[in-house]
Amino acid sequence: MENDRNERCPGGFSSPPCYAAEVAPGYFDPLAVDPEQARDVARWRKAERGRLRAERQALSVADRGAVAGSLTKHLRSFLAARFDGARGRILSAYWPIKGEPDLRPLMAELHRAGVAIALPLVEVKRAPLAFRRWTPETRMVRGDWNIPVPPPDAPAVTPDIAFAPLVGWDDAGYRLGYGGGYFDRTLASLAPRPFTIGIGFQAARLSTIFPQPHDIVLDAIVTEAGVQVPRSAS
Ligand SMILES: Nc1nc2c(c(=O)[nH]1)N(C=O)[C@@H](CNc1ccc(C(=O)N[C@@H](CCC(=O)O)C(=O)O)cc1)CN2
Ligand SMILES: Nc1ncnc2c1ncn2[C@@H]1O[C@H](COP(=O)(O)OP(=O)(O)OP(=O)(O)O)[C@@H](O)[C@H]1O
Repeated sequence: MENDRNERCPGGFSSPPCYAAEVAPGYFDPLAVDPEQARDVARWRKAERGRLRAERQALSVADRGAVAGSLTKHLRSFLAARFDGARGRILSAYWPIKGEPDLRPLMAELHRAGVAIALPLVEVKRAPLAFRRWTPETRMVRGDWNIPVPPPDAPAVTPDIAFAPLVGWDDAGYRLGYGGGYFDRTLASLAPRPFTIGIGFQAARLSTIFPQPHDIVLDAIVTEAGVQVPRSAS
């Protein structure tokens, strides 16, 4: 059992998050969360995602541009202070969709400074994300959910540092994404885990996302207001 689990989840876990999606819907684990409560949280998250995405979409292009500009400054100095600029490291960024802050100029700048930039891809549904190298010359193709991704011949890599775009976030360092569970699955499958930086709007702060057993705390969260390091990570 333990070997089997470690094969599926190379990092090894005190709890088995990689099994979460394989558990039969009718199964009840008395040590896990109350299924009724889990359903309530899922319903609440769905509503909050809708609200936060609509709010973000309603921002003007100028406001969104100003947020991206501030984020870029905070990220540049955070990477300089914490990772000596990240030169020679693999940093996974994201290709902006649905009103996410556009950090593509920063991606190009970091690339020129010798940081290896990668992008995440859904290559297998409900599985961990894959990552492939990106340069300003990369000809993007359409991936899952129509997200532009590097082509299949771009080298697959494992990031040292990962930007995780946020739909919502809380002070404990938890992330709300689009509801696919992709980042949690990915972080659960990587050992060591990349240093993961949540990136989003200050206004997307929630008092809590009601963390569930599969939710993984980010190492830092950066918004236009600055860098916040979760209490437990500082
Ligand atoms: N720009 C960007 N790229 C990214 C991410 C991101 O958040 N932003 N991702 C970060 O992870 C990954 C893609 N995430 C995805 C998350 C959800 C679904 C999806 O199909 N959502 C369903 C609802 C799922 C459910 O509720 O079960 C849908 O909306 O129909 C697809 C991709 C990789 N690339
Ligand atoms: N480590 C994991 N193993 C299996 N399933 C998982 C894991 N992590 C999350 N999931 C599944 O993904 C579903 C969605 O999770 P969650 O609400 O946290 O998504 P999200 O973080 O907002 O999405 P995304 O990262 O794709 O933007 C959960 O109901 C859970 O069943």
